[in-house]
Amino acid sequence: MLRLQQVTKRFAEKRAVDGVTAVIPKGQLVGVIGRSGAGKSTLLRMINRLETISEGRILYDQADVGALGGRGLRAWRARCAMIFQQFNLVGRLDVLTNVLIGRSFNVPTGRSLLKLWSDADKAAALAALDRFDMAHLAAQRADTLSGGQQQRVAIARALVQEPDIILADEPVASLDPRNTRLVMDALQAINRDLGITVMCNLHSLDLAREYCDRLLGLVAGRLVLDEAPNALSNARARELYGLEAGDVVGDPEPLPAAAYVASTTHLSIAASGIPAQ
Ligand SMILES: Nc1ncnc2c1ncn2[C@@H]1O[C@H](COP(=O)(O)OP(=O)(O)OP(=O)(O)O)[C@@H](O)[C@H]1O
Repeated sequence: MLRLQQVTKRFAEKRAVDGVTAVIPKGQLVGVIGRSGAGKSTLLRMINRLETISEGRILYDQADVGALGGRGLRAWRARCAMIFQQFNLVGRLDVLTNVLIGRSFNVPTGRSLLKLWSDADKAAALAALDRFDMAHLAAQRADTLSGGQQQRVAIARALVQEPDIILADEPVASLDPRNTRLVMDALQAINRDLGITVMCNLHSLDLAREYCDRLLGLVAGRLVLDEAPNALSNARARELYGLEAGDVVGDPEPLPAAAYVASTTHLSIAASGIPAQ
């Protein structure tokens, strides 16, 4: 179980994540939603410790994630795999080697640097690719694949870490609709079939509603919503997304008055060249 207790991230004076508290049981598929700059990436990056935690605590079972260092932190990053919008594959390497890089967390550094992968490592990597019908691409250079295929290779790489949790930071933001579905299906399949907890930052509310068990909504770093997808009304979503609501909520109802005021403030600040958040 992952526990976030008053988790806060400060960048100078700015609180990018502000006092977030949530308990995430094993096996949930959690969507983190909110407009651009709301703090979604920063929250995920703190869980993986790509960012330090300014205040509050993140606990996984009994371990204090914020206190981990050295080998303990490395082990945590293996259990808590991360997937990025831009896939982060090594383009000039073949697909199988890219997946094997995920094994680096589980083998001694020297062996992984020398690329001395065991037969068992290779079998695990091929099995992970096969799960997404991509074993036949194992020998191909990663940069010759489509974006959707590259993202599924990245998911296979995360899988061979044998993680408890996968943190996916806008995993479909660069993909066309067909590949978006393939990648979301892949994340849902590993969540359902393997019981891996998935936390996924999503800009599309439709996708979040369709795929997730639970939605966490952030506004200016604060957790303002924690509910089941079917409980989230379009009006509430508009409040969450402000100006961006037209991009994420289908029907054309006007913004509620409060969101309109927030939106025009945002606009005038934007016009002045001062960042709105
Ligand atoms: N390294 C950093 N230094 C300073 N400010 C940062 C840093 N990283 C993020 N921020 C700021 O923290 C806030 C939250 O950023 P974050 O990337 O977490 O938001 P987000 O919801 O993921 O946005 P997006 O959907 O655009 O990726 C933003 O105002 C951003 O500018």
